[in-house]
Amino acid sequence: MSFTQHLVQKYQHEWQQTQQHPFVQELGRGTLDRNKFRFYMIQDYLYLIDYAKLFALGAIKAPDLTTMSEFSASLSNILHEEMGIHRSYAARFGITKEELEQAEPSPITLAYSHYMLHVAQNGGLAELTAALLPCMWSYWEIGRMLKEFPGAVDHPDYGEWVRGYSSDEFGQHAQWCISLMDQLAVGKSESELARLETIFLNTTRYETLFWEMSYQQQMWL
Ligand SMILES: Cc1ncc(CN)c(N)n1
Repeated sequence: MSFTQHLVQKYQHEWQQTQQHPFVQELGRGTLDRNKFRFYMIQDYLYLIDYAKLFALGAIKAPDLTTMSEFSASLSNILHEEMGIHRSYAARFGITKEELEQAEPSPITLAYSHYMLHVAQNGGLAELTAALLPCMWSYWEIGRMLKEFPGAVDHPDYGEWVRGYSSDEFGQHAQWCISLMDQLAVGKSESELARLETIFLNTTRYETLFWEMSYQQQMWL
């Protein structure tokens, strides 16, 4: 069994929680409150600014030009395609680019993005990849799951989101990330693998917390 298969099997409960969260399910059924989605879009845009930096750090830490190019391609995809979807939603929801970038991050957005950046800056490439893997992989899983919901891809509000995360292009970046994790795990000691597992578990849990934070529109108390 590959390392990544082992991860989703071992943390099946936490992995499923990302897909079964009411925010995700209601998005797929088209019943999600537009204010919750608006809140999510703004927070996710802020999150993506830091998340993109992880890929820049990945290019710096890459051991060869092929890996460096992949990180650079994923970085470009986030800045132009993924954040492009957010900008298009912002326009539809009457939010300007300046408002988007100057919005205040919620406690969970701060905690999640700072945790990822901490791991990426202080660890090696394997730790960095373990931190970003749940973000890429769980969104791809969710995109493919929601694509099967009746009418989800054509929904006037949420269809663009579902099409983006179930697209072949996004899938290729996610698959590359999965195979990179498997390659980097080869030859690692028990204790190194345990550390990667913990990072994967932490960011998987942060994914569910991010859905919950958006569902509840949680800011500071
Ligand atoms: C919180 C979160 N996690 C992951 C993704 C997918 N890149 C995202 N847009 N936002």
